[in-house]
Amino acid sequence: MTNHAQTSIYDTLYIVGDVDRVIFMSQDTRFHVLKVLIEKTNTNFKDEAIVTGHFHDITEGESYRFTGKVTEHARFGEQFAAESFKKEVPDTKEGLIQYFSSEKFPGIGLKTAQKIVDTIGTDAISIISKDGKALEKVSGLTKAKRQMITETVQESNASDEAYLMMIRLNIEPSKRSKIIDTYKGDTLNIIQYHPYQLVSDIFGIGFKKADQIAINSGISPDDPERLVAGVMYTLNDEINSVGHTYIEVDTLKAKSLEILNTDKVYFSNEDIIIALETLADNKKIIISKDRVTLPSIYYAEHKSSEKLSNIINYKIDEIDEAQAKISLKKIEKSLSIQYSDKQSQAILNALTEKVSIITGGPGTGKTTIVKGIIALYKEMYDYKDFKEYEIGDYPIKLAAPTGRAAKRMADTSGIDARTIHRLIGWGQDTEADDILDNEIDAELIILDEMSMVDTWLFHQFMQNVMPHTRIVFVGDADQLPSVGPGTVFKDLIESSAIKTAILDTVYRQGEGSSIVKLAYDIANDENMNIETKFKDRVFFRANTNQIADLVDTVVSRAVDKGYDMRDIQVLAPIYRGPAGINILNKLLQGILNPASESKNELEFGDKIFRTGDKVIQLINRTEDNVFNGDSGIISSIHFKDDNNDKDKIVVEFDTGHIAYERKDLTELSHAYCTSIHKAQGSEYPIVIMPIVQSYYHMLMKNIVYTGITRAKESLILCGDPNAFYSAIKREGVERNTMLKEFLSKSFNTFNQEEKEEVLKEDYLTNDMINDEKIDPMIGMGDVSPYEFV
Ligand SMILES: Nc1ncnc2c1ncn2[C@@H]1O[C@H](COP(=O)(O)OP(=O)(O)OP(=O)(O)O)[C@@H](O)[C@H]1O
Repeated sequence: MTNHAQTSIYDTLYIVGDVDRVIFMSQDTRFHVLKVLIEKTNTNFKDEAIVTGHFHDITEGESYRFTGKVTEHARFGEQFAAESFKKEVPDTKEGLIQYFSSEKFPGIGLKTAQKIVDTIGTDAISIISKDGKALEKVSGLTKAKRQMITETVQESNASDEAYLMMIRLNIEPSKRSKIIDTYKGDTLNIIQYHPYQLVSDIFGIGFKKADQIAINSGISPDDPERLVAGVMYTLNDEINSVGHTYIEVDTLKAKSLEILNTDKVYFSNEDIIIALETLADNKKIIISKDRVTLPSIYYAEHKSSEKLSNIINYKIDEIDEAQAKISLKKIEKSLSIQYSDKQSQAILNALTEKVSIITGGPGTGKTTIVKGIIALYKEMYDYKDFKEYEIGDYPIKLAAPTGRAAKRMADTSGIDARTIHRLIGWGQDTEADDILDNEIDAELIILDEMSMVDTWLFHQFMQNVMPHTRIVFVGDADQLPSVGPGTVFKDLIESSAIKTAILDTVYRQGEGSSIVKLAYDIANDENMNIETKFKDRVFFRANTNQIADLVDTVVSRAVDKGYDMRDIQVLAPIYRGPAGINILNKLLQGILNPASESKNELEFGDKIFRTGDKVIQLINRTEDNVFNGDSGIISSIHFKDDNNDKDKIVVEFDTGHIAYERKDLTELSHAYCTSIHKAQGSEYPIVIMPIVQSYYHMLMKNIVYTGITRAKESLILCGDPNAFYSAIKREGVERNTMLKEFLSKSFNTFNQEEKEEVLKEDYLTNDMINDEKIDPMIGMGDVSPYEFV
């Protein structure tokens, strides 16, 4: 170790200088190795030094002040290990003028920069960062420019400090930019004093992580903010991870205490009651009898049921049913089909009822019925051909919760179909308020894949339906419930308030599909031997450790036969372990999109994204019309250079191209193998689905049912037949919901007084829904959903 003659050990060592070159940078941890040309230092380094450390934003050619210590590297010799760094702000008149006229301050030229420095002086940066009004003295600066300069200076100061604090508090590098983007100038304050706020604001930070940050920040475990955050986290978790729309007070108490109490702190039931009262007083939760929920959910369930009941009761001209039956006969002839009685009834319901439901498993004729409904409307109301209408003018609107399902609907019906989000007008630059004013101009709306619609989406949809419009909800009630909270489709059926056609005859069987038969047998709890071989399905025995090899063999063979990555989908229910989604994705990437010189690669965490990769969006990105579960292909990867200020991945989805910066990459994952939840609403020619005992927590009937019904041509099951048999006997957790109750009340007993009682909370508004809504990942068993990204 060098003897630093000029400095005592009590002095802080520093180096001020220009970064000549970034020798190394880890994108993930932002660990840098820099060559710095020294201007000033109290170390023994002379003209230059190698400086190492974690820095969030270093630009070659710019000047920084690094503080830290001198270390000896076994191979590279003496280096300066920086513990903190700060951009060296210019303090000469010329330097400052150059700084203010740089592109950091768009619209500020040399003249204005000079005026700023002349007026405020060479301490301009420190003065502006402390005094938000300092620029008012500078003549000729518009309010907007004053604001822009002040914000830029203050943010840049604050984010340097905040970034350092996040390193000290052990906050993962991938979360740091998101946190700074969210809190801007307030970041330091939040992470140091209110870390529990991160739990509700930052995707990927859970209560445990906030606890760690709080411990590092010296916040006591009995801090009231921790208690309240723990209760709120538990409630949110039950709603977003389990899918309940309310939780019983006693259950919430017990579950909150499980995460709050440690060997260092003890909270009692009474403490939880106090927290609940505080939260209710602050209008963060609603307590109704022995139930607790979020105001947004309560409001969404109540309002949607009320609107639905209004629509059902709104009188429109009745259809001539006898005439409709005659027309339907004509349609059968022209389509060369004979609808069964149930199918015909389902079609007629779409005309005779304001709202009706069609539910049935695969191959029961839902698509065929939708075609019949469209044809009958055309016939009865003399609609012209779809092609003769302007876009969006056709009186029948079709929609589904995912882009894929909507595309399938459009392909099979021959008329336009969209995602429900698009139907209700949610797109780029849409504000929440606009959506709720955006009525859907339609005589009939048909929504498919209804089992995927959650409480929030259902509310938003219902608010936009016009009173005269008829609605047909179509789906398969045996599939997994929605990813978001609620069991909307099941509740609508079970409320008995809506005429429902339950289809139970499979027609596709005639074409020799044993996959559909299997789905049916599972839904109806029939006995079966899953190892019986069929032309279109097979079960290979394998233990957990053999799954990867088996998948490798099957996929390689499919590729040899000419199938490509879009045709083959591996589905698994869990992310970790030797037969988990993560490992299978790595393996499949190697087979289906191997590395090559012509493909760019970008490393992010433990993933390598490569040009040509099949990827999946993990949360809703409504503004770009890309939703949780949509998959696409990486069309290009761009690196930070003269033309790009940031690394970027561009993904081609069915709906268009979307660019992801590094900070957005937590939203993206590989999609060679996806969870069964995420595959809902999509179908694939070949589905490969391992089922092994190590999936124990996720071995459930509706998961297996949903997985196998994604296969259109071939289904390859592999694993342990006993794991399969136990899965199809196990029902998923029943979700607590209020919709059914509200619905039956709306229809039968609700009087005005009761309605007012239910909605006595006058702060319940539509805006709240958008404020509170967070993107959920449901049913992931023992693993926290946040750990997947
Ligand atoms: N009444 C019927 N008579 C003869 N064939 C029928 C009848 N109804 C449906 N089919 C045929 O059965 C097959 C499955 O029907 P369809 O695609 O409409 O079912 P689905 O419920 O939409 O299935 P999935 O949900 O799997 O797409 C189709 O080939 C269709 O032509």
